[in-house]
Amino acid sequence: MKSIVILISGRGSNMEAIVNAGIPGARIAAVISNRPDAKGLAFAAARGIPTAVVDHKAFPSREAFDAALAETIDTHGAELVVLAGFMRVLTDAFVRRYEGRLMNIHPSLLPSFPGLHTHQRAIEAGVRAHGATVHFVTPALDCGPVVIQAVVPVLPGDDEDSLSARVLRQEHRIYPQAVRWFVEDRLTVTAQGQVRVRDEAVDEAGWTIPSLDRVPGAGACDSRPS
Ligand SMILES: Nc1nc2c(c(=O)[nH]1)N[C@@H](CN(C=O)c1ccc(C(=O)N[C@@H](CCC(=O)O)C(=O)O)cc1)CN2
Ligand SMILES: NCC(=O)N[C@@H]1O[C@H](COP(=O)([O-])[O-])[C@@H](O)[C@H]1O
Repeated sequence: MKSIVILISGRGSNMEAIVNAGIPGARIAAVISNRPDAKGLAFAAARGIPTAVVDHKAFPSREAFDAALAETIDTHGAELVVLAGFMRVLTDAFVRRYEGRLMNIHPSLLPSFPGLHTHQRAIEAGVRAHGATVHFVTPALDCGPVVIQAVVPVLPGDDEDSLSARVLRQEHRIYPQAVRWFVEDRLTVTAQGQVRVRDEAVDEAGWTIPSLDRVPGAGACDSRPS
């Protein structure tokens, strides 16, 4: 059994997807938010999952916030820390504390569109393919080793809402899979920063995900050093 702590900032739909996936070998030890009004806290509490708020506005610095966040995480003995719509840039010290067992989901095909407002930027850039990326977190924002991606088309007439909804549906499919691979000790990262999945069921049509239907094959994502 691996203990997982999930960090949220808002609705926490990716946290819900991970909880609802009922991943064998995974125990959701806590859900922690940096915002007291995060809707995901109620979902977790209703399922008996311990929750906590570490409000970033209550701390004089990013470093102080991250230290308090780490202290709270460690009370739950996290073996994996999952960022699920968590909207704070983390300090190097925090990332180094959990590196290799700290994951994030980003709403673009990294390394395209790091940062915020990814869907509007994708539309304005005129790309035809967009999607989501699960990656290990590194101090450098949104460029850690990629675990899995999903690709969606950008359709004529798409706006930020329609495109974000299409991407979010894929997020809810790939994040539980990434967590499942971690829990099953099937992930390794090469010296070049590329993720290898032991016994991965993938072919030209994409991933065969046991608990999910097919995820469209994603283009290779340039692996960038962490
Ligand atoms: N050191 C790292 N920290 C974080 C990473 C990472 O890869 N390395 N991933 C992000 C998640 N993220 C995009 O996926 C992201 C989250 C937040 C921001 C950001 O600019 N946040 C602002 C505040 C925004 C707000 O409160 O609404 C900030 O922190 O000042 C950019 C990217 C998680 N952290
Ligand atoms: N940079 C981080 C980021 O933008 N995360 C994004 O926030 C949305 C809400 O997530 P949620 O429904 O799980 O809270 C999701 O699309 C997630 O990819």
